[in-house]
Amino acid sequence: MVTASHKTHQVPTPRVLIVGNYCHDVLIQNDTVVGESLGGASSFIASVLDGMSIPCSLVAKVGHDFRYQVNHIPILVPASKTTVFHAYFDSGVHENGNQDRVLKRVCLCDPISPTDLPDARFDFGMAVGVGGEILPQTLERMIEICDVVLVDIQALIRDFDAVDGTVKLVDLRETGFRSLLPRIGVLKVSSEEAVFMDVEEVRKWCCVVVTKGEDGCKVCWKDGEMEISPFLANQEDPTGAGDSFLGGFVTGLMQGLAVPDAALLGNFFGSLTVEQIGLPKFDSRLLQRVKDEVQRRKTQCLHYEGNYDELMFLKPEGHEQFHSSLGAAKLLTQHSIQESKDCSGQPKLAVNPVNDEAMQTADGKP
Ligand SMILES: Nc1ncnc2c1ncn2[C@@H]1O[C@H](COP(=O)(O)OP(=O)(O)OP(=O)(O)O)[C@@H](O)[C@H]1O
Ligand SMILES: O[C@H]1[C@H](O)[C@@H](O)[C@H](O)[C@@H](O)[C@H]1O
Repeated sequence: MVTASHKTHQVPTPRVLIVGNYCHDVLIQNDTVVGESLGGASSFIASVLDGMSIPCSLVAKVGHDFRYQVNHIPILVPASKTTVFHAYFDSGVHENGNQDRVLKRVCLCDPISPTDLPDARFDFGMAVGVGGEILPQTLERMIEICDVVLVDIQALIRDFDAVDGTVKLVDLRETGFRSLLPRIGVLKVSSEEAVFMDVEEVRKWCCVVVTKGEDGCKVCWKDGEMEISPFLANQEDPTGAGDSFLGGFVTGLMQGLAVPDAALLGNFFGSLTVEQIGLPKFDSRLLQRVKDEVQRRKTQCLHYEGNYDELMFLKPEGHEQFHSSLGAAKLLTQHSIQESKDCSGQPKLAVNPVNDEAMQTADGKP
């Protein structure tokens, strides 16, 4: 029986919908496995949103062999295996000098169909597939149930070699998603992916955010464009930087920040992610500092007041100060972590190897 007292303990209604399969990531260097981690853009994004206390719903599929414990329970497909990516970091071995890694999809879980999505409304939807699991009709359904949809182009333009699963990119114009672009809010592309689309054409329909690794990002919309400064980082593994960028970006939008400030938060979480191998663990003191800075920024300039249909593009006054405050929060936390680690003799960076103790099937059973 539901009593009145339950109301005070209700979990806040999720306002962000994340759609994309979880996967197992295997990082390989010189034929040696250097790390294994939970992967999939949805896992990186959820980690940022959970850390920043933004309620979200997540739709991901996994197979019977899924081996991580996660906050957001995926849909278990017993007859399937979990999607697996092998990431090769042998620079120079492959003929794609402009890529930071060669990715192979070596196992594939089921696609996500419109009927897998919740029957509810959301402020923001995030179409963030990694293995081709988001279908045009799934994106269309997301557009119907979310006020603003953010899309990672990697969900739309990836093709996989029939023999060894090597990820190849196809031109956005050749996909079944092109006609949906005027109905989405934001398309996130990396500089490598940007050559597989016509940025000048697409920016007339939706906001295009081009992420540029250590150089930060560029936000393009129909009437203008703007460079957003990066944060310094000691890169260990680039995996998931773009995903965490999206997590920080949507956190900023959810908090009512203007697009340039939200993109700064995206750069911030991207920079934290490259400093760790695999799925990052965010320090709780740092997260609290970031929340405080976002609150401060919010009180300086609140733009949306609950209406997310209109994104605000102009760079608000105090943007550079917001950048410095976030950078200072990162430095301060790094110093205090370093001091405590110097005493305990712990290694510098947290690696995310396969966590045997945490291994569970998707329904939580060991
Ligand atoms: N070496 C770095 N130093 C500082 N910030 C970085 C670095 N690499 C990435 N970032 C931040 O993360 C964001 C996303 O990175 P990137 O442009 O590499 O995206 P991506 O290629 O989609 O990433 P991935 O596919 O590896 O998830 C950048 O816009 C930047 O803000
Ligand atoms: O976990 C990673 C991550 O989500 C990357 O953004 C994606 O490019 C890879 O395919 C995936 O294995």
